[in-house]
Amino acid sequence: MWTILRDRITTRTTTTMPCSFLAQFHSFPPLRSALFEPSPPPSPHHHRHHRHRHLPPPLSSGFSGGGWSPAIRSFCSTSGCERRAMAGRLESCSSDPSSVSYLTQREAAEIDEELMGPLGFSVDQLMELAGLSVATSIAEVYKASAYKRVLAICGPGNNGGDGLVAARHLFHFGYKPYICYPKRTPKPLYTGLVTQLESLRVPFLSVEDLPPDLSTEYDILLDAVFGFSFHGAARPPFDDILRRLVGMRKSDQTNKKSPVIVSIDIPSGWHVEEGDISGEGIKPDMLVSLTAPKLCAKQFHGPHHFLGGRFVPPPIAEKYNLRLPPYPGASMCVHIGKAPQVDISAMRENYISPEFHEEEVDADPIKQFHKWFEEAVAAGLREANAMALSTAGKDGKPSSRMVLLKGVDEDCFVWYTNYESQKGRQLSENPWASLLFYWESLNRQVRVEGSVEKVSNEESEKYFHSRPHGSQIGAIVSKQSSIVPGRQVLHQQYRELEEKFSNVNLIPKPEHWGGYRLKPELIEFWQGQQSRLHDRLQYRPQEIDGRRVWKIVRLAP
Ligand SMILES: NC(=O)C1=CN([C@@H]2O[C@H](COP(=O)(O)OP(=O)(O)OC[C@H]3O[C@@H](n4cnc5c(N)ncnc54)[C@H](OP(=O)(O)O)[C@@H]3O)[C@@H](O)[C@H]2O)[C@@H](O)CC1
Ligand SMILES: Cc1cc2nc3c(=O)[nH]c(=O)nc-3n(C[C@H](O)[C@H](O)[C@H](O)COP(=O)(O)O)c2cc1C
Ligand SMILES: Cc1ncc(COP(=O)(O)O)c(C=O)c1O
Ligand SMILES: [K+]
Repeated sequence: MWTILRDRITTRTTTTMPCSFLAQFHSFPPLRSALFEPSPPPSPHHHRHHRHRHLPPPLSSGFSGGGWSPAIRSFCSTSGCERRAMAGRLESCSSDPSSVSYLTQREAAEIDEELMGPLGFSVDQLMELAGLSVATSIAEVYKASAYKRVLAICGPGNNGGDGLVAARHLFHFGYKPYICYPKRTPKPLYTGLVTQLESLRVPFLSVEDLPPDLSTEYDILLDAVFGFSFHGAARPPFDDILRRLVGMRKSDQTNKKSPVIVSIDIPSGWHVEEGDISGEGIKPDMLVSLTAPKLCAKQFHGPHHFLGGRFVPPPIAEKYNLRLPPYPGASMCVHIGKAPQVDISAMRENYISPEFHEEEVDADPIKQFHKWFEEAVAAGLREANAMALSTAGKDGKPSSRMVLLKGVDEDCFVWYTNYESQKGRQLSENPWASLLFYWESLNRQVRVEGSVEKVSNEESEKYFHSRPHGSQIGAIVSKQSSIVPGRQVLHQQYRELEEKFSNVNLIPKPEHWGGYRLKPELIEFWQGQQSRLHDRLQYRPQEIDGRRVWKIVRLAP
């Protein structure tokens, strides 16, 4: 079960998700992963609390200070009154629990001090995590294959340090970083970061070395010039660098491909709270806020706002009443803010693959299938055995759904399902089907078409009992494709059966559950190529001297 976070990522000024959110959501994987999180298993009274399910507890809910060291306890012992006073200053402390917190400059600095004081962090640690968050945010949106060359422009403070760390991680992620670090800080932390980058042979460029036109030499400009301690107007040499970044965005309109700008924590030159006061500041494509967004981030309207710095301990979240979205899985970053506008018509990939020739394929398509399947598994594809199954009943109207391939035996493709489902009914009326595999990262597709029959009951029994206990009960509970009045009905039946079978060795397989076997009459192997000139090798069986042999033809893409 999943909980939609949509309600959570709103600002105090109630910036709710746009109506087109769902449409955009479907076409934007990083957002998709960021917006869903598993919710706890259902409780018997779950439905009564459904309103609250969508309201996240503060990160620190339940925090009491118990179990922490005296230093932390004293840090946390701030009175309720003081906390309320702090909360009053905080933009984050909205009565709307579905808001994300924004910090003032002072709060950002205070949190920094507290992390590195009573909470026991060192600046090196926080900088490492901050830089890693920035690098992973970049890698989520701008793939190294298309955005290889990164110029990190690093300022004199910790924001610059974050940039140095991010550049190192980006190097290891397969990017080609360059550094411009004109005002170096002579502290061991920074000299160490420089040495680390030098050991990777990452080039350091002076301001004078920078090419006149940044837009032709780099794919990503990493703005690590100023963070939350910026004040006043930018002084040399950063004033000129920032002007160049602004100018570069303006020349955008001349149709030149320009690099993307990624700002760490604050778009440099922007007022930390007021944002781009003059309207003449840089316009980053991506902002990676650290710890919590600063007030200026409310004015960020670029497509990608990420939050990084997954190190906020409960005492800080509690004290500052921070309301932050949860990070998905083990990720170092989470996409926040509104979904980027996506032009669906412009979405396309150019497939680049080795050529796929008649001479190299196996004469037997089943052997060829095994070869590609093993390569898909070796490439780390998740559920390489997931396939679209298309069927049509006697009305001739096709329908498709995913099922899992469970074996290829005697030249047939096998899957399991409910014989009384929609597909089961259709197959009983019309025993023909097609299967489709798409192995995206390999640019490969396999089509299989043929006649279908049920596998033997013994075979189905054997497979049924190899499945996890829960799936066996699930198969009994689910009258697949029939209408259910609500989820609770399924859970109720599941619990009853769980109880019933608690001391039973073998859960009986329902009569109507079992396998199908498709005997191919056509198998086609497709490999994507540039300019849509794909390879398509199609196998069809032929009778030669009473023998079934496969004939291979190449089809136009
Ligand atoms: N938990 C956290 O909070 C974490 C925070 N982290 C990171 O730390 C960042 C804050 O770092 P920070 O405090 O070192 O400040 P930052 O803005 O990088 O630089 C200040 C330098 O800029 C200078 N300067 C200022 N104004 C200027 C001007 N107009 N023109 C020219 N120079 C100017 C100023 O010089 P000064 O004015 O003092 O002479 C000083 O040398 C934060 O945004 C985040 O990225 C993470 O690493 C870890 C977790
Ligand atoms: C990746 C994936 C694998 C699935 N595998 C199976 C499967 O092996 N058997 C099955 O009955 N349903 C499977 N399903 C669910 C089906 O897609 C479908 O919802 C269900 O079988 C009902 O289809 P029908 O109403 O057309 O019969 C899978 C769904 C997905 C997304
Ligand atoms: C309804 C249903 N049945 C069967 C399966 C196949 O599962 P298993 O691998 O446990 O056989 C799936 C997989 O998603 C499914 O959703
Ligand atoms: K910055």
